[in-house]
Amino acid sequence: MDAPLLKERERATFNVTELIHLLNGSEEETKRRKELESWLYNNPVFRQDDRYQISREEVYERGLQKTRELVNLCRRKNIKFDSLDFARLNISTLEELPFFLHVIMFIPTIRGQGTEEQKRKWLPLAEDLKILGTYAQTELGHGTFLRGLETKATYDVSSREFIVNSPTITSMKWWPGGLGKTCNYAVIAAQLYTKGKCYGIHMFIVQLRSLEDHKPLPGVTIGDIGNKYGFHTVDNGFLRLDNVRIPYENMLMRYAKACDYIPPVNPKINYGTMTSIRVDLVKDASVILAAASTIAIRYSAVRHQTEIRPGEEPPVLDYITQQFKLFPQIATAIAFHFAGDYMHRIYDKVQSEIFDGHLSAITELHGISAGLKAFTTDTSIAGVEICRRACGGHGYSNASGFQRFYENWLGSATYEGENTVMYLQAARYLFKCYDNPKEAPETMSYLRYPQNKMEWNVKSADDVSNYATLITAFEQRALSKISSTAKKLKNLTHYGMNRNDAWNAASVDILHSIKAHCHYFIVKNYMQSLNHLKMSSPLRQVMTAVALLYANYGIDEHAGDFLESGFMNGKQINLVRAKILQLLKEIRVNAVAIVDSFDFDDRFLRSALGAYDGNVYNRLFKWAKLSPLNKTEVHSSYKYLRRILQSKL
Ligand SMILES: CCCCCCCC/C=C\CCCCCCCCCCCCCC(=O)SCCNC(=O)CCNC(=O)[C@H](O)C(C)(C)COP(=O)(O)OP(=O)(O)OC[C@H]1O[C@@H](n2cnc3c(N)ncnc32)[C@H](O)[C@@H]1OP(=O)(O)O
Ligand SMILES: Cc1cc2nc3c(=O)[nH]c(=O)nc-3n(C[C@H](O)[C@H](O)[C@H](O)COP(=O)(O)OP(=O)(O)OC[C@H]3O[C@@H](n4cnc5c(N)ncnc54)[C@H](O)[C@@H]3O)c2cc1C
Repeated sequence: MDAPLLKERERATFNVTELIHLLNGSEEETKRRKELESWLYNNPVFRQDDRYQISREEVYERGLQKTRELVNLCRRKNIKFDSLDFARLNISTLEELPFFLHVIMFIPTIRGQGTEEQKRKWLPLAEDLKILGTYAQTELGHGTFLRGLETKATYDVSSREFIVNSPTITSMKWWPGGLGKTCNYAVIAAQLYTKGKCYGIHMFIVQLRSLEDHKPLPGVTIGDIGNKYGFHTVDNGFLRLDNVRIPYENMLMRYAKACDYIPPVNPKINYGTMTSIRVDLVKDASVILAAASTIAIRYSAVRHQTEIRPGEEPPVLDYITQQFKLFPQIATAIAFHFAGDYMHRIYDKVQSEIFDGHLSAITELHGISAGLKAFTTDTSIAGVEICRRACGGHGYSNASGFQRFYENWLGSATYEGENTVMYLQAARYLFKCYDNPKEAPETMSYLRYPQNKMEWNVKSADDVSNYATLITAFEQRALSKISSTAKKLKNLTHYGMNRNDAWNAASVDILHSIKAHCHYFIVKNYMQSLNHLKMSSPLRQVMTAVALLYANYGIDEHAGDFLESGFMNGKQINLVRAKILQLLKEIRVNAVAIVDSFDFDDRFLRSALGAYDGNVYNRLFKWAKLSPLNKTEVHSSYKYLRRILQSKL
């Protein structure tokens, strides 16, 4: 163990194991997670060391090799795809595997939208991996605007079949994960036409490749869309369907029927699978940010640079600016952890309501999941980049471990609903509740009795240590943004603009409003979660400091908003800033111990900068020696160099 990290750990004021169990849910959950991880990490198939030295084709092939190994493991250990154990294993593989859309979207869509008969037919095939499917919704011409999708499924009464067609270049399916080379089936989102009339988007199960030799079936043109920023293991694909016939029974009909069309009670029930992934992404954002801050904090405790006082080269973690960059990332990771827990609870509740036939709650679930998906992925993407830059030059090396997960995570701002679009969706629900406060759910309870308070009850640094006081600040900021935007919308429509144009004209303010609301929700949920959890008093002291930092940092970051509302004044902002400095000092002593409590295995982080032992420089040198350019003392391309050097061009 490198001395600097040992020293850091010795001065921690709380028990790391207690926080590990708290974040995992219990001691048993921690044990189980570690057991699952060890099965993967002790298996050489899941190696990552040459990840950046092999071609795209090899990366894809490795992805399938890992898939086979993972499936094998699940069979041996009797782990089901819809279990928490599988979700943990999936994360621990460190890479998205080519079949992951099958597990997270294809099977859930059949489960959620199939009739009992359809589930009996398709689920055993899909769960036993006799067929492999993906979720093919997005087209080359449209991803966001689902009503604009062009793929058609036309019912042919005489043969009792649907004829599925994507006649134009823009109607090609484009992006679905695993579609290019891996999957032989897909659920296809298509416009349903029956008896000459269009009834909008519905889901159809379509076979794409032969089950014998994996060749595309007649009428199917299919392939990989080419190299991308990340997700190199995944064959995101294109698909063109030319008069492909599928049986009537292949339309997923739990909520709607074709032929004599019966519509679903709520047409958005067809969008349920997307909502479930948006819910998951909130927790994923926490994991990503926790991993990034682990690397950056450990490295910053080992890295010494320049001087604060002459003759003493301190660890860069002693620089207040470094703390100001990194400690809010720790705080945010924990805030999103609790937000993720909340999202899973509300998702399970709404699912059981849907099961009992009550579909009204999906509107609230859509609103909150769309907003938090956007807020947490946006924030965590920015946070990872802050952590990377906080590692200076070495943060730019692949040895840092950042690139591998950052390149994939960047996509989260776009997939499963582009973030601006998701914010605007969440805002539709927010402004509806503002107009009809009685409809406002618990998460928007402040809209039920909107009270524009005159001034913030803060006179000293102690006042900004009070949870209720801080929550009120975020509530008032949100309320102020929402009410002024609502006024703007009203004015625009009053002076003759139609509602849609007014919405577009006010959309920048709308965006600020929904972000302020999401921020309020995260702060409140964080503090309430801490209040409900049992913990020792040393741990509570640390967790409180981190939560207070999250809230005070948020106020400082958006000081303009808080001042603009008139609720806060400049003196109070200065108290907030003073409090932040005090909290940074308080957290400094425990920073390494807190990231240790995120409990990432070195084999998961794969970072020369962030390994538990802090042996940064030896690991960096080992990494450099593995560079393919170092296989020989003189590289074979010297033939060109020699000619340049000898002026024999
Ligand atoms: C070193 C460290 C190492 C660390 C390593 C870490 C490793 C691992 C760690 C963590 C794990 C990370 C792993 C990441 C895993 C990633 C998995 C990701 C998988 C990616 C898969 C991506 C798949 C896809 O992208 S599928 C395609 C998704 N597409 C979309 O989302 C399309 C977006 N568009 C829409 O959803 C809609 O069309 C709309 C929302 C834009 C709506 O449009 P609209 O309003 O114009 O039209 P509508 O008529 O449709 O709407 C009317 C009405 O309905 C409401 N509505 C809309 N949607 C819904 C809904 N879902 N539910 C309920 N209601 C809905 C809408 O708001 C309208 O309401 P009104 O009341 O206002 O009328
Ligand atoms: C890695 C990755 C994996 C994916 N996997 C799948 C998959 O498995 N299956 C699948 O079906 N799809 C998949 N997709 C597609 C993805 O879901 C879409 O790209 C996403 O929904 C965004 O849609 P778009 O590309 O049409 O963006 P666009 O909507 O074209 O966005 C372009 C710009 O227009 C803006 N914009 C669009 N509409 C509005 C509006 N109403 N108001 C204001 N601004 C607006 C956006 O904010 C954005 O700035 C994947 C994408 C990626 C990157």
